Amino acid sequence: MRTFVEHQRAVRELLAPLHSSLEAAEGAEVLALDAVSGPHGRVRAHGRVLAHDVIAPGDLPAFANSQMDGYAVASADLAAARPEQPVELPVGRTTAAGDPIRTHARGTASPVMTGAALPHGADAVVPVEAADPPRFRGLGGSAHDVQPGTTARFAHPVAAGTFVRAIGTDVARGAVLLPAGARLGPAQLGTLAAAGITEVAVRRRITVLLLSTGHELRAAGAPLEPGQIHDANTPMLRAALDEAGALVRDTLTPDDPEAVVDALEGSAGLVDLVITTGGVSAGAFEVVRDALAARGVEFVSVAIQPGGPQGLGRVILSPGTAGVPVVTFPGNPVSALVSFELFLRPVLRAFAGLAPDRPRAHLKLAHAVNSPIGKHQVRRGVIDGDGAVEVGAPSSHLLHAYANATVLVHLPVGIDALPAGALVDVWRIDD
Ligand SMILES: Nc1nc2c(c(=O)[nH]1)N[C@H]1C(S)=C(S)[C@@H](COP(=O)(O)OP(=O)(O)OC[C@H]3O[C@@H](n4cnc5c(N)ncnc54)[C@H](O)[C@@H]3O)O[C@H]1N2
Ligand code: MOO
Repeated sequence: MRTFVEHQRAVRELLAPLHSSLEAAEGAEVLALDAVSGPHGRVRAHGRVLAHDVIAPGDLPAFANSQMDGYAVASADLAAARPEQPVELPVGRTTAAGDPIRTHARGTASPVMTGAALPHGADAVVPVEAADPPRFRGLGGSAHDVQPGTTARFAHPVAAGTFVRAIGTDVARGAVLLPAGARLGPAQLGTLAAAGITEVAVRRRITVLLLSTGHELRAAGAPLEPGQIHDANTPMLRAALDEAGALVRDTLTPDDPEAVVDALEGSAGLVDLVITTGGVSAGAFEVVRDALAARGVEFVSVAIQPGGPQGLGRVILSPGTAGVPVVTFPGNPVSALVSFELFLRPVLRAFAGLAPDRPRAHLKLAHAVNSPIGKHQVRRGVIDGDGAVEVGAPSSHLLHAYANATVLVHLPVGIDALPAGALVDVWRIDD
C-alpha cells in the first residue's frame, strides 16, 4: 500500500511530459485579447496562460503627463516661494488630456489636467488646490486659454518631478510586459491593451476524456428503473475540471470492458488525459480494471480514505504514439471528488496558471473524532460560529454532506482519535 504523498508524486510524474508539451511553443494558440465569443460573452484570452514573454512595444507612459489637475511649472521658478512671500506667475496655455504636447514658457504656470501631456519646459505639477486661487478660473468647456493678466500664486517651492508621471515609469520599451506562464486576468488584459496589443499567444488547454462507468448509471434527469441511479460523477468532475482550466469530453459506458476500450480508442489523438470513475475495486464486474490492467494501467491501494483504490498508467491508443496518461478514480462520488482534489487538481491548475493549492488553516475540532490509524483520512466538515470544525461522517456515498461542507479535514496516518479542541489541518473549499 502506498501513501497518498507517494501517489501524488506518481500522478505528477505521469503528467510531467504533458506539462512540457503545453510549455512548448508549438502548442500555443493565438487569441484576440478582447473579442467576445460564446453565449457568455467571455473575453477570449481571459483566464488563459501566456505561451511566451510579451515584450513592451513602447514606453508606458509614452509621454510625461500630469498626475493631478494643476499647474505645470518649472520648479526653479518657485524656488523662492514662501507662505509670507508667495511667487505669482501669469497663467499660460492649458493642456487637457488628449491635447498635443505644448511648450511651457519659463516664468508662467500652465494649467494641466490629469493625464495631460506635461508641456516641454515644465518639470513639476502643483495641484490646483495648493495654488491661490485654489481652482481654475475662466477654464472649462472648450476654453483652453484664460483672460490675459490672469495669475496664480504659489506659497511653497516644488521639487522637480512632483506629480509628473515620467516616460516609461510603468514599463519601459523592450522590458518584459508579462512573462510566459502569466495568467490573463483583468489587470493583465488591461496592461496588454494599454500597450496597444490586440492578440496574444496562449497555451492551449488540455482536453480530458471523462469516462464514468457503471451499469446502474443513468444521465441526470433520465427516468430510473429500480436499482438504477443518476450519474453524479460526470457533472461533478466536469465542473471540477473546468475549474482547473481543462476542456472535457465525457462518456458514460456500461459495465463492459470492450465499451471502455472503444471509448478510449475513439478519443485517440483528441485528448491529453483520461480520467475514469468506478469499476476498480473487488467486485465481479470491475470494468475499468478488466479493460486497462493488461494495457499498462497499474492498480494500487493508497493508504487514504476515501479514495483507496487508485490506478494510473499510460495507455497506447494508436501504434507508434507515446500513449495517453490514464488516471482511474473509485466510483463512489465522494471518493472520486476527494481523489480529484488530492491527485489531479493541483497539477492541472498549475498547468492552467491557476493557484494550485486550496487555502489551508489549522483549526480546532468542535468535537472528538476517530480515524483509521493506518490511513490518511479526508473528512468533510463545516466551520461553526466559534471557528471550530464540525466533522461530518466518513462514508463515501455522503455527497450531500460534501456539497454542504466548507472544509476538507485531514486526519493523518497514525491518528486514531482526537479530542475536542485538538488542532487539525483543513483545506477551505468554500470559494
Ligand atoms: N470487497 C471490497 N469491496 C469494496 C472495496 C474493497 O476494498 N473490497 N473497496 C470499496 C471502496 S473503498 C470503494 S471507493 C469502492 C470503489 O468501487 P469502484 O471504483 O469499483 O466503483 P463502483 O463499484 O463502480 O461504484 C462504487 C459506488 O459508487 C457509485 N457510483 C459509481 N459511479 C457513479 C456515478 N458516476 N455517479 C454516482 N454514483 C456512482 C456506485 O453506484 C457504487 O455505489 O468499492 C468499495 N467496495
Ligand atoms: O476508498 Mo473508498 O473511496 O473509501 O470509499
